Amino acid sequence: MTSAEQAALEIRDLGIRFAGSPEPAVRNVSFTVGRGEVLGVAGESGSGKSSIALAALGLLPPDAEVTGSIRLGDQELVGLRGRRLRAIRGRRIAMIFQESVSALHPMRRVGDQIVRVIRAHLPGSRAEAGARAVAALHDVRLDPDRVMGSYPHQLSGGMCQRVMIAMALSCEADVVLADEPTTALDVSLQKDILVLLRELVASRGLSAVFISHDLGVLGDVSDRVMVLYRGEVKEVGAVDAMLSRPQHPYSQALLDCVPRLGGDRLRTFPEIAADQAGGWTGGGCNYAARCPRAADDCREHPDLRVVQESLVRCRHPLGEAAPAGSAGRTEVLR
Ligand SMILES: Nc1ncnc2c1ncn2[C@@H]1O[C@H](COP(=O)(O)OP(=O)(O)OP(=O)(O)O)[C@@H](O)[C@H]1O
Repeated sequence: MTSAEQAALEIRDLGIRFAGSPEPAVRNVSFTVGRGEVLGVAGESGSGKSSIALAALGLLPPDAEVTGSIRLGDQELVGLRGRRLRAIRGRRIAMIFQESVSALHPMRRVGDQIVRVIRAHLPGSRAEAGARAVAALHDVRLDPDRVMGSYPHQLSGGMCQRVMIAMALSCEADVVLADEPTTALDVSLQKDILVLLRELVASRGLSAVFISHDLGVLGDVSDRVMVLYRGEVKEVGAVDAMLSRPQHPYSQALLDCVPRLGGDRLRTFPEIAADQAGGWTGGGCNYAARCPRAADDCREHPDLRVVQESLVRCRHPLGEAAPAGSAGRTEVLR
């Protein structure tokens, strides 16, 4: 059985447009996440990563226009509102945000906060919810005797992030969305948290979407990686192929920004003013203005296609010969 047949989360042709915005934040995004699988979603700031997660949770502003389909098992989430949405959010689909300390209530003991979440979603007594909270803290390798009665400010950032994971998973969700879950932590703690999350996903047969601007971070913990640029999927592939043989020039540029052991980042992402980056005309590749391999035919919008092991939206992927007379960044689409 393929992962698509087992998909717990299935997104088809997702489009998101914020009110008053000239271009969609997300367009035609499709992917599935199978049970026990981690999909990493990479892209620089503004590429639409968080918007996809918020759409799945029904947390976009009400005037944002959402088209396409987000299915959790048999349940369609697009258009779901009110009580039916709340029954799913937190219960079947859980979210771990970046700012764990601020996401916790500063004036309530941690144990009380976990118990409240459990009681909001699951039947049972307060004592049963308490026992479930203790088990959830054990699962994230925290000492419940110490943590249950503590206030968030008495815990370190890494412990707060583990509390958030315990809380998110305490209601036995099928799908977990983690948006830059380690960005606020020291580098040394980041890997521990991600490895823990990865283990919990595998041992519980969950489906997970990990969001990060850092392809290196995702490479350590994902099965597959999807690269987004300005709301559009540029490449999807198995993690090994993405890291060692990226096909889209933008995937390569993201990889070049990954810090290497014992060295600095190879380079930072080239800053290009929005007006230079080529407005979305609906016509050509929206990365062409930044792309070193851009050629005349990039004026036509590329479809996703299979190149070697990955699905790539590019007319001149790195695994194929460079186009004759590439214009380099700015000449195309101007
Ligand atoms: N509530 C909103 N109203 C209007 N525009 C928004 C809103 N939220 C996001 N956007 C716009 O949608 C686009 C995608 O934003 P999004 O936050 O999804 O990107 P991201 O890749 O998650 O970025 P970051 O890594 O900075 O969180 C951006 O152009 C952003 O400005």
